[in-house]
Amino acid sequence: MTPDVRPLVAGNWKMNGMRASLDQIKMIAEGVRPPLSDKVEALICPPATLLYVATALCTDSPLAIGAQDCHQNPSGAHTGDISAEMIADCFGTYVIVGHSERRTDHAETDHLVRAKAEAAFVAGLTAIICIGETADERRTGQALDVIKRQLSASVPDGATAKSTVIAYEPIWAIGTGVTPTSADVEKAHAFMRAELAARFGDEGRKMRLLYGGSVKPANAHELMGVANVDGALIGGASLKAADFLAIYRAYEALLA
Ligand SMILES: O=C(CO)COP(=O)(O)O
Repeated sequence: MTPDVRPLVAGNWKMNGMRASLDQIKMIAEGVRPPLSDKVEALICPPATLLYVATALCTDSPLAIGAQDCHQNPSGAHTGDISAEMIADCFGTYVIVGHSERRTDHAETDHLVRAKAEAAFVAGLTAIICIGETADERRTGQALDVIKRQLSASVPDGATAKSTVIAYEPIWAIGTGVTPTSADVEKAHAFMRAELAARFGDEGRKMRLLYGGSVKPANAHELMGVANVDGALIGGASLKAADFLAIYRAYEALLA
């Protein structure tokens, strides 16, 4: 955790979720409430097909809804893409950019990720910019170099603590059930904090740094308790309301 920073527990549903899954969003919306929601923010990023209905389900809940990607342009001939403005028009408030699965599946570069984050800012969205090293990069001792390069090239110069969240997701920990040790997470997050503070000053010191990769109810308390970890980006365990809420509620003990 970082003093005076409101943590964010975010779910990334990836390419999962039919209309029937809206029940899970309803349950999460009901479970996210004061006093915890005053201290810890909760967010679900369903597939774009469910975005508009999902936000309609959350009008009476502090649960935020976001998207998983946006195009770098505001509109135009880009078949299959959605713009940041369209997300905002559906009452989404966040967008994930640069997830490793998009970097791999769609050959997204740091340069493109930065342009997408800039498009998110223009639309008034908060961008969750994802970074993280591969297993090979880690094995060969390059993890911090990769983090440094991705932070410097993917995060726009105009980033602020309000407009930007960084998600550190070591690729080898995504969907594998394997997580780094707390000491490794602490080291990576301390490094990111120093890099961001050097570049953005106070904004960088307050920017939320999420950890992502095999977060589940059983390890949430330990991982969320690490210094400079200001929340989680959760894949698989965010699909079930009970698991997502159990992770969210790990903060009850951490903030007590
Ligand atoms: O990629 C992730 C979130 O963006 C993490 O996925 P898992 O929680 O399923 O490992």
